[in-house]
Amino acid sequence: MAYQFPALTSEQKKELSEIAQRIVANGKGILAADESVGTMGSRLQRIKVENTEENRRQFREILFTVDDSVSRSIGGVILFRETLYQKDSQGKLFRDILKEKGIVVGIKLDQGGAPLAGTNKETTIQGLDGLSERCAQYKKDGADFGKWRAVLKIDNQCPSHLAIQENANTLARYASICQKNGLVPIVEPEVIADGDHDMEHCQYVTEKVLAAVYKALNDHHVYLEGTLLKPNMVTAGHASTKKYTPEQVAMATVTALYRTVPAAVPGICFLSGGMSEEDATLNLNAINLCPLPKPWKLSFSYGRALQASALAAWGGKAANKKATQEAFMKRALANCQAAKGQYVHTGSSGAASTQSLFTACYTY
Ligand SMILES: O=P(O)(O)OC[C@@]1(O)O[C@H](CO)[C@@H](O)[C@@H]1O
Repeated sequence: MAYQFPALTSEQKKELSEIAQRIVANGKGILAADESVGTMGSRLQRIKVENTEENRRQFREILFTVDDSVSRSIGGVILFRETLYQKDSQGKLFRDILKEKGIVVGIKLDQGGAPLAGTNKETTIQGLDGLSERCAQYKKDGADFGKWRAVLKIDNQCPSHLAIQENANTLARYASICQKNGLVPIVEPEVIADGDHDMEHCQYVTEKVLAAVYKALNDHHVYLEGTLLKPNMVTAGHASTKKYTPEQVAMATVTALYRTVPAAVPGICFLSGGMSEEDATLNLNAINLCPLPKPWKLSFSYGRALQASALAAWGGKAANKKATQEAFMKRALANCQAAKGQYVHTGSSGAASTQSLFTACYTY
């Protein structure tokens, strides 16, 4: 079919692909600091800190004012709306602090799940109404990429054909709206780890989901060079008794990606999905060492697996700033090494880094 109605100009495409490439250059990845107020509440509850706007601000100030060398490991930070407009204690906007470090600012754009009638408690994601206007405003306010998380689960009759198609289509609508407004869309179809299924079943489902997502992105004329994918790694369900090595996880994950994700996509930044910090790093390292063709950058976009040790070190006390920043830097560096297949586990990780961070039915 003739290319009659081009969606983007060549300047728009150039800008989008440059942003996407910058985020994942040289082993860099993404800090997903976009927990909604509710999700941040459960993180703070774990360390017995009250979920107030000021406490959320204080923790994020500590992360974002870390030494400038963090920009060698972190190429982008995803923010929640509240955080995009927050300032440090000197009155400087967080987004300006990040930009001055050379870090690309992103914004969470989805607005949570809604039930899909007639399914086994499956969901779609809301937030398309008014999305173009919000994207335009966020672009003016300094954001250069967006994030939209769709959740699919493995269960009796799940994910259903309807849930796969609906979430793929919604992700594609979101992605095309982002690109029109100059934001690189992070496309996140997460197959959550709830369940006792084995790794092979997760691989089968992940392939089905990703194949549907890339069909929908193509249908919606999304410019793949100006996108990033944020998928789950292929693992067994959290309740499975079967255990797999990082090399096995890596082989299943890269196989699923190789079968479904076009080489035009510049980067794949995994979510951590409740893995411990150390497992998330070891799996990413094995993925980068996997002896299969890997035409994309394979990196990270971790929330829990970049912040758990830092949160534990902070404990809500300003006096712990240094220890908090050290804990965060340690994970950022480890994941940057893993994104290049150069991570060597020293065996000196703190207790928080080996703890499972799994939360059942992780919605927000
Ligand atoms: O799985 P992780 O690495 O902790 O977080 C992945 C993620 O998409 O899920 C969270 C909840 O929406 C977000 O804060 C984050 O961006």
